[in-house]
Amino acid sequence: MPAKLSVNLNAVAMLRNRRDLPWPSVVDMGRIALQAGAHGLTVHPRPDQRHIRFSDLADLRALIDAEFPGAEFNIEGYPSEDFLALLPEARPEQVTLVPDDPDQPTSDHGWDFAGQADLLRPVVARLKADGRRVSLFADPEAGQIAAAAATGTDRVEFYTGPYGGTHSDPDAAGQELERLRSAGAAALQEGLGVNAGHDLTVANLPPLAAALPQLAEVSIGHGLTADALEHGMAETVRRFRRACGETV
Ligand SMILES: CC(=O)[C@@H](O)[C@H](O)COP(=O)(O)O
Ligand SMILES: NCC(=O)COP(=O)(O)O
Repeated sequence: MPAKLSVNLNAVAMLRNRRDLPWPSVVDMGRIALQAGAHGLTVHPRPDQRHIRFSDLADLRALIDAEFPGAEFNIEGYPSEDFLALLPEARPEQVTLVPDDPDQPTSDHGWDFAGQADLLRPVVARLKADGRRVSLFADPEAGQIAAAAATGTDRVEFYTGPYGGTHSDPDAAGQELERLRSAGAAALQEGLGVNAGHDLTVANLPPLAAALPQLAEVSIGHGLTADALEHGMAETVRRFRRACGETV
């Protein structure tokens, strides 16, 4: 089963926020992505709202409910009370928790599952009680997976930034894929679902899918938005779906 594609709209929002103007529209780009067959939409409303604004959440929820009832909304963030307070109205199908500091330039590491278990366990239980599927951002380290499972999470999302950074170094790419393969096997043993994201592209997706045959979902924004500037959003979504293994 090919991995499902969730289009991250952070970069679209970053472009919109350059001016006090309503375009490019996050909702319109999300609509085009879903019309082109994306499985869902992902956003990361950071505390400083540098790209996704808190007001975008209700607009995107309304889009999915009104026009794409089978699509999924995935909201990423650090589990602060301010972040958690956004979720009841946004009603995401999935919440992806990341260990980001507020002023971090981007997400660049996974959780310390053993060291942060006391923080993660109750918030995972709270989100699942609210009907959310929970995914925890994880470095692809097989040794961390048992501790990740002990939090009660449904899935882990493997941070693929280091893999994405090997775009010009085949040997390093092979090493990163081996890390991912080993971590994926550990996740399978623990009964954890596997997502992946960060710096994924049409070029690096097929080897990743081969290394992680159980890959359930990829969330992609930066590389997909860059390609959309060249190919348009609809054609770009189709290209990424094909790279995930879908027949499009
Ligand atoms: C968790 C992750 O790797 C990305 O989904 C994250 O949303 C990237 O954040 P920026 O778009 O702010 O770099
Ligand atoms: N979780 C990864 C994501 O949503 C988008 O990451 P990127 O493709 O913008 O690097």
